[in-house]
Amino acid sequence: MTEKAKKQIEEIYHQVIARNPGENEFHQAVKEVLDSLGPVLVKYPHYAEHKIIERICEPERQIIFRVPWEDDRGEIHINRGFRVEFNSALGPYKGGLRFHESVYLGVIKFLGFEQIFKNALTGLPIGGGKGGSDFNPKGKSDSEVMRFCQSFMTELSRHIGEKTDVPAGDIGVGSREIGYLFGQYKRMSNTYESGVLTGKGLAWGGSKVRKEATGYGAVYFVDEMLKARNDSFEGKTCVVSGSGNVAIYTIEKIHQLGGKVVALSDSGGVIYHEKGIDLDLVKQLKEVERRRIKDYCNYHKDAEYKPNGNVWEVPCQVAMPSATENELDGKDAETLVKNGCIAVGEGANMPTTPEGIKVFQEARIAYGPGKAANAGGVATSALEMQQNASRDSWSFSYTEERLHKIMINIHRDCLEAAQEFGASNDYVTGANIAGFKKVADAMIALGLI
Ligand SMILES: NC(=O)C1=CN([C@@H]2O[C@H](COP(=O)(O)OP(=O)(O)OC[C@H]3O[C@@H](n4cnc5c(N)ncnc54)[C@H](OP(=O)(O)O)[C@@H]3O)[C@@H](O)[C@H]2O)C=CC1
Ligand SMILES: O=C(O)CCC(=O)C(=O)O
Repeated sequence: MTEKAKKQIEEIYHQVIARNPGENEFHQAVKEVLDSLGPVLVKYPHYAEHKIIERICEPERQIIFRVPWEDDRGEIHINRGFRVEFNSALGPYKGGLRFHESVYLGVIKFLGFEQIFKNALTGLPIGGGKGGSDFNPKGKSDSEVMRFCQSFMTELSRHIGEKTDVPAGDIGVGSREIGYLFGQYKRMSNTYESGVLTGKGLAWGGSKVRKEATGYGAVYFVDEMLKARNDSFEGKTCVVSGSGNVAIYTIEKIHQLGGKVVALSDSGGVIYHEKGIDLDLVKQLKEVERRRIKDYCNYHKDAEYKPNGNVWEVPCQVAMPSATENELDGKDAETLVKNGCIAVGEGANMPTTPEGIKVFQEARIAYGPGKAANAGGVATSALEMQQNASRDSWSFSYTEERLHKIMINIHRDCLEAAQEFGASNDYVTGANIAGFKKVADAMIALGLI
């Protein structure tokens, strides 16, 4: 990289920090992308002339709103709602909604920023956005969750539409929440606009495979990384963090491909089950009964529960972080590498800290960053939009085949972009550059908007 490009990138990063104070997760996500882009500015100086990076780092629109709702005892609560419409150069804003107590603007902006490049990598016509609230659905009754969702959508409905902005799920937002949100949108708009939300139930406009897509896609991505090294999942011992939507379907696909998952977690602790995780039980506990993962041991006496345990201390060959951001730090990465881990695929968004990424890169293990590895979820959302637009419903096998091909293509595009810029087998550089170039070229073509 030239000194000039280095200076340009540093200046942009300092501006981002100054303009977005206190938004640490957003700064982290921006830095990771900018660190890859120096050589791109050298080879393609017109991106700097058009101030593409500066424009990409500034959301097109940020919406923050009050969400008042009443609990079952009649007490009133006030939460904060967010929707950051980051970039629509490639299509309508697309990205999930997160309901979790840790949500604030910096979290939504990091997620929305990642979504721009991830969505570009899918090759489908979707822009990037993200939203959510500091509402915590855990422990709330269905009626409370419904009232919250109705209040949230009452405001959000002014800003979304199948051609404008299409939200979906993320942490704390699954098919129950999408149902309540869709119901309120339908009621307010007096239209059955199926394409306004994705992750819908199969009986009312949802797509087969969307529920499974993020986890399945992440495993397909790791499978491609392993194949590139003449290896496979067959016989591999694996560890998956979390026990939500992404974790469950990551485990399912690993088991289908011949691997064995021996540990998973939730925010309370870690389950270790040497003979392999019983996924039917996890689905029953988490998807149906909404219970804590420690209850797994009530049914399997040979499994072990470690309260506040660290899932990355369990020896494995493949690790798939599938819970939340910054859940795997430098020390965890060192532990994984020391214990023989050869591949890491991120189902979660930005789960590995910059120090952790450095450890994986220096050890030259196969490391698939979230914006590439977990893109199968949003890609299948785009397939759901296609089905809604054509009033169609595809079979499970056809939809899964489409997902699989998309993940193979993303893997190839990352490798090719990395190769073009002299960073062979570096999926971080490859994903950042391949995603960036697609968006940047579209932004230039659309003029200064
Ligand atoms: N759903 C999707 O399609 C996609 C999701 N992602 C990303 O995947 C990750 C998981 O999402 P998803 O499975 O949908 O969410 P879920 O709400 O279904 O599950 C989240 C899981 O992660 C755990 N978790 C969440 N926050 C924390 C925390 N702060 N500390 C420890 N554990 C935590 C939860 O445990 P507990 O229940 O105890 O809180 C739960 O087991 C997120 O990073 C999300 O952004 C990425 C692409 C698409
Ligand atoms: O399916 C979607 O639109 C959202 C998926 C998502 O939130 C993500 O990729 O992080």
